[in-house]
Amino acid sequence: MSDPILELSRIEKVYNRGEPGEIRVLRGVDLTLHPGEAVALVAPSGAGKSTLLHIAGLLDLPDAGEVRIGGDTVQDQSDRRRTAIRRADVGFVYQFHHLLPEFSAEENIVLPQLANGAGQGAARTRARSLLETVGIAERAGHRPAALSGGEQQRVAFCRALANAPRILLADEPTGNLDPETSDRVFAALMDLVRQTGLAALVATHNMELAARMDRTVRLDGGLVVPA
Ligand SMILES: Nc1ncnc2c1ncn2[C@@H]1O[C@H](COP(=O)(O)OP(=O)(O)OP(=O)(O)O)[C@@H](O)[C@H]1O
Repeated sequence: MSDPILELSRIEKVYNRGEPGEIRVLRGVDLTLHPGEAVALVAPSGAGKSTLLHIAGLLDLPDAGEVRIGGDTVQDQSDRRRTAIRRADVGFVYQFHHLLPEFSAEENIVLPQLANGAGQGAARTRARSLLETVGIAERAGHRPAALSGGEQQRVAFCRALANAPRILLADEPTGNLDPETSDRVFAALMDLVRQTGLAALVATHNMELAARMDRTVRLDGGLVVPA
């Protein structure tokens, strides 16, 4: 098997440390993701799934433990370097798409590429190609408000993948879609995982979707365990 792309080792996170309301959310999480692998993360509400995804995606720092991306330890790097690694290597998809309303679908996918140093022409070409992959190329010029929920979420996936990240972190990405649309969006995600070697960690309450991924882990009591 190829080398891991994401390794979380003994990750701990405490909120309100030392206060009466101290919450020990993560108590030594170990989780490894390999290229081309989709892993479902299931967790009861409040178990710390968002906390874990934020730490894995370098949006937040653990209180203890180690985060490695492509073999490099990242939590000791400067803020600026962590931001650069996040932009290049990590894509996020949320339950609600968070697309920029005043920009078209294509522009929403172009902008993160410009922020990552790409030129206009290359960024537009890639945006169109991604939109084609998920079957909505003809909607490229529409603003989010003119798109259906499923189309918006497919644009959100394209945006997350704009900079060809090696890791995709998704938090209930199909949670607000009807079953048929959810199925289509999820199928597009799995195609990308299979075709590009993307590693995906997908938090979901949907056990049917979880069963279609390579494995499922459960976050419970501050630890990640096989489901
Ligand atoms: N910034 C914060 N300060 C204090 N407590 C926090 C903070 N963020 C999260 N928490 C608490 O940590 C626990 C885990 O929160 P988190 O959002 O990671 O859970 P979750 O599993 O994503 O929940 P849900 O599925 O309901 O979104 C919760 O008890 C939450 O109230």
